[in-house]
Amino acid sequence: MTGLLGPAQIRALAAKLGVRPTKKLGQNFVHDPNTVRRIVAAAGLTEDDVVLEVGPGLGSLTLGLLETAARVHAVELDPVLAAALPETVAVQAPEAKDRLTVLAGDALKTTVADFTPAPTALVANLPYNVAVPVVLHLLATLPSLRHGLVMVQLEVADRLTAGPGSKVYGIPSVKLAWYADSRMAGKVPPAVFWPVPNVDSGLVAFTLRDAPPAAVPREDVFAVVDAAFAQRRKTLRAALAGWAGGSAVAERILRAAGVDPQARGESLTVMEFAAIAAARRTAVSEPPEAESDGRVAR
Ligand SMILES: C[S@@+](CC[C@H](N)C(=O)[O-])C[C@H]1O[C@@H](n2cnc3c(N)ncnc32)[C@H](O)[C@@H]1O
Repeated sequence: MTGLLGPAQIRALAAKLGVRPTKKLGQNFVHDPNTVRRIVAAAGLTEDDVVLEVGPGLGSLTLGLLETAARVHAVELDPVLAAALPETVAVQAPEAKDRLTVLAGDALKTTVADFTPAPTALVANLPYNVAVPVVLHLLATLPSLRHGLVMVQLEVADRLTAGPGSKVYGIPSVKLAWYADSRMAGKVPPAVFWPVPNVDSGLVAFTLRDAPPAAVPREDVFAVVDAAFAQRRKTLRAALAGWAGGSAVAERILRAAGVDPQARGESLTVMEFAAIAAARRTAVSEPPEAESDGRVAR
C-alpha cells in the first residue's frame, strides 16, 4: 500500500513502533487523508519550495507535502518517530524519499545552519503546547522563509490572526504581524486526529513581508509589546512606566510617537508599537529633562 495514511495505517504504524501518543509532546496525529490534502492545498506550495515541517509524527502530513514536488526538512523531537520517518516514506512514497531530510531534535533549538537548502515555507501541524514559541523562533532565525501554513489550536489561530481592537489581539498577534501578513485559512474538527483532542483546530496562513515594517530593531519593538500587554487593562502611560523608567517618561515617549498615552495596547498596530520603540531611542539619546512628577528622566 502506498500514498497517504488513513486511520488503520496510523494505528498499525503506532503499534509497530510501540508509540503511545503523549500529551506532553502534543501528539495528536492526523489520520484523515482529506485533511492532509486540504492543508497541503492551503499551503500553496510550488516546486521551488523547500518546506520545513515541525513535528512530522508518524508522517501523515510529510507524505502529503512530498506529493508536491517540494523538498521537506522534518524536525521531530520524539526520537522513535524521527528514526522511523525515512522508512515510512520509503515504503509509502519511494519516489520521494530523496527529497526528505529528518532532524531529530527540538524545533525550539534549531538554527539556520541546520537546514540546507534553506527553507522557504513552514508547513506543520504544530505541537499545540509550544506552537507560538516555535513559530516565532523559526521566523526570527530563518530569514529564507517566505510563507507558511500552520495548524494550531483554534483559539491560538484566532489570537495569531487577530487585528487591533479584537478581544483576542495580543502579543502573538503583534509579533506575527511584525514578520508577516496572516489570515485564518479554515477550521479543523477534532475527529480527524488520533487520539481525538478536546479542542478545535485552525489553519493559519501567512506571507512574510519583504522588509520589516519599520527601521527599528525587532527586540526593541517586542520589548514594548511585552510591556504593553503584561498589563493589558492599564493605559499605555501606566503599562509602559516600568519599561520607560517612569510614567512621565512613558507619556513623553508616547506623545513623541503620536500615540495617545490613555490608549491601551490592544488598540495599537504593529507600526505604532514600532513608533514607540523608535521614540524611546530618540528620548534616551536626548539630554534628560525635569519631568512633571519631579523626577529626572534617564
Ligand atoms: C500535533 S503532532 C503532529 C504530527 C503529524 N505532523 C501529524 O499531522 O499527524 C505534533 C508532533 O510534534 C512533535 N513535537 C513536539 N514538540 C516538538 C518540538 N519541540 N520540536 C519538534 N517536534 C516536536 C511531537 O512528537 C508530534 O510528533
